[in-house]
Amino acid sequence: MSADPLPQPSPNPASGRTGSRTAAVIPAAGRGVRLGPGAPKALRALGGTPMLIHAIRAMADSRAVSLVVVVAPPDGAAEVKTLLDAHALPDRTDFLVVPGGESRQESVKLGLDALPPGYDIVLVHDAARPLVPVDTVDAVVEAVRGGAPAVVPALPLADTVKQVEPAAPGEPEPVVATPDRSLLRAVQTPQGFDRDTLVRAHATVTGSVTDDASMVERLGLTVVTVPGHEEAFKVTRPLDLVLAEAVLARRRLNDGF
Ligand SMILES: Nc1ccn([C@@H]2O[C@H](COP(=O)(O)OP(=O)(O)OP(=O)(O)O)[C@@H](O)[C@H]2O)c(=O)n1
Ligand SMILES: C[C@](O)(CO)[C@H](O)COP(=O)(O)O
Repeated sequence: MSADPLPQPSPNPASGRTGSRTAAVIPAAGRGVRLGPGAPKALRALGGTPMLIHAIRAMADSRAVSLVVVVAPPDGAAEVKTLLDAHALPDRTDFLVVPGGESRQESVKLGLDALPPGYDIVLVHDAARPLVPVDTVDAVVEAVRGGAPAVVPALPLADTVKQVEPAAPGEPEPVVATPDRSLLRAVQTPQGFDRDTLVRAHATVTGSVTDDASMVERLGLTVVTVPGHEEAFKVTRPLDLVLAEAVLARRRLNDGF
């Protein structure tokens, strides 16, 4: 459960960032209000295993990731450490557990603060996206290694989107615009960053945001997309958990166990 000894950097002359080392921060401190009553969302079972363990494995499955920082529910760090000890996780990956904060933004910042030196690429991945495929993780890392300061996996939208004017509760909301759907993307995690850029964003950007990449946008830097994946969806509402169970069952069938 320690970050030492740090793995040695492996020079990659083909990339924009040579010798880069990657850590993943997993914010897992949310309650999961939209999922309904129960344990903190990250600790709820998916296929008999806590969602958080799936998310950790998804990061550790990438050979690029050598450290995972788990941001636990504020009073749940000891429970999360016990959970990590109880589940098989790759030996080549180091793990740290830190307590989280009141908002996702605050939790990510606490995870970043705990990162030891020596990691110049940081992935931020929701515990609530337990089924992201390793190819998506690798694509994000590759784009950051290639020199992008911030990278998000993104998918085109299936629905038409309307902008509305807020209305009193129970009143119909007037539609004020229909943005051009071909220019919109739904973004997922892991989002990947040059570490210094993400640290600067968290230190300087004020106001609440819903993802880390938007903080980098506010610094005036360009965020780029790589293709996201349908199975990287976020478990937010009860139906998402039904879908996640079905996806996992199909994977297990295909893998023969
Ligand atoms: N204070 C918080 C709030 C959220 N998260 C994490 O951020 C990710 C995305 O958040 P979301 O899906 O909104 O989770 P919750 O905040 O738990 O959901 P809800 O808003 O329904 O309570 C989750 O992995 C969640 O654990 C966090 O680490 N700290
Ligand atoms: C970071 C995120 O998953 C990207 O889509 C999303 O913005 C988190 O939003 P939430 O409201 O905290 O679930």
